[in-house]
Amino acid sequence: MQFIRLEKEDTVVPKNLRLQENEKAVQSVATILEQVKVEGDKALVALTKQFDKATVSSFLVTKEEIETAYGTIRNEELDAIKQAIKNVTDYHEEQIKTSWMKTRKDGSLLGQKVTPLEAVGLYVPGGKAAYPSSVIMNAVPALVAGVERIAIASPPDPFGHLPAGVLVAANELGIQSIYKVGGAQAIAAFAFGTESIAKVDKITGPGNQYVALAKRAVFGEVDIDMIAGPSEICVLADEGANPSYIAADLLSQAEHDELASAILVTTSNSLAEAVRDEVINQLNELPNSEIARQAISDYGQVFICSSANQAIDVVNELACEHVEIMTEDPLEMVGKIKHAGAIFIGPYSAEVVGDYMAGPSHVLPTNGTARFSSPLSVDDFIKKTSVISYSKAAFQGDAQAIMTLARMEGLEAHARAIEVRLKEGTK
Ligand SMILES: NC(=O)c1ccc[n+]([C@@H]2O[C@H](COP(=O)([O-])OP(=O)(O)OC[C@H]3O[C@@H](n4cnc5c(N)ncnc54)[C@H](O)[C@@H]3O)[C@@H](O)[C@H]2O)c1
Ligand SMILES: N[C@H](CO)Cc1c[nH]c[nH+]1
Ligand SMILES: [Zn+2]
Repeated sequence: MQFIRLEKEDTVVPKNLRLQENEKAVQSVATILEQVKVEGDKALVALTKQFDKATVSSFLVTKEEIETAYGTIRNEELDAIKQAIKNVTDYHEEQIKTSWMKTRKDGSLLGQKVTPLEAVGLYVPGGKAAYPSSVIMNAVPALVAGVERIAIASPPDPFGHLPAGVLVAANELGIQSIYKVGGAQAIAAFAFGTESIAKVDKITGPGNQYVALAKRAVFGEVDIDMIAGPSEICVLADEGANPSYIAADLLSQAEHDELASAILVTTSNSLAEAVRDEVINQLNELPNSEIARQAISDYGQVFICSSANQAIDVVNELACEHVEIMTEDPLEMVGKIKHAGAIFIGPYSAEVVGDYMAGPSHVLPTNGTARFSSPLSVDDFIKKTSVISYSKAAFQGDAQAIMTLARMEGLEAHARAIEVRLKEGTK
């Protein structure tokens, strides 16, 4: 872990993963996208062989595969999936937006029509771990919004299978179009369409740098939710915080990816040292710790600040996906955090609670994009259309001002579209 001591006057230049700096990955993604655009399924077969070491000729998951998944999953796993679906659904139902119409005094009607998107592609990651929870966190907001056609793509294991938990979670949610394809090639298939995977209107969901870069590259061809790349956690803590909780939470995100970042921001030297020691101890006790070890070594950082205000500035500058607050009065800090995907308050709001169970989607902005992006929500799966219905009285009331504005813009045909109706009215 890198220790960074900030003096009173220091301004922060955080070392954080910036996707645009990884030119090699950007190039590789561009090549993959083009290959799928030109060759369709043939490219998907080749790229799945190359990156997932799997021979897959038919990408759609079959009913038999779903049945097999139910045969292998344990009862407590199925129960946990159901419990998460319930909590996440309850939370997202609060976000439902409805169409509205208002009548003005002059008799005109103005409103907004809310329509669910027609077709969405949900990316569920799967290279280094299985992500049944990402099925839930992607699909529930789409279902609550009322999306008609929902498809899932996720990378297969070398035997050409998806994890049982992913298939069961999807089936519990009633999603039938599940494709065994991952990475940038899955994003390309959703964006351009292939013989076996239909083009969608929007792609959502988290993934590694290749997935995040591919989504960014196809934006415009389709909509995307956000840049939800390698996980990030930033813990803001004072000397009273529990170092073993903090170390555990840092490692929980570090284990997602070698490119994940795990950051502590504090004013306390003693806490910083205690957390570092705990991270080392816990890493030594953690099975399969290679990824977390690498992430902590490359992107583990401890900022030791000279004041509480500077600590908050650092947290805001980093604009991390997850911010945990473990200070004496954590609620007081919440208002001061301007940039974060999700904020976790107090010692029992472990970030992992949000990963699986609390209710908000765990699909969150990374790479500093929390400055302008929001968590995945029902809003991502609807669009709004303005509705305008003018009465004759309303039309006559606004006509002169409209013609004036049109002529200010030099747009005579616009002005005449009003004039012709005014003349009609005088006949
Ligand atoms: N921000 C969020 O909301 C959020 C949520 C959950 C997970 N995540 C992140 O999702 C990611 C999951 O990553 P993962 O790797 O386990 O699964 P993944 O499904 O995102 O990526 C696996 C795919 O990456 C592609 N790939 C691997 N190496 C490649 C290479 N050299 N060139 C081109 N493509 C390559 C392969 O096609 C493979 O199928 C992690 O970074 C994790 O932190 C983020
Ligand atoms: N922490 C991840 C978001 O960065 C979500 C997740 C899924 N499973 C476990 N964790
Ligand atoms: Zn996690």
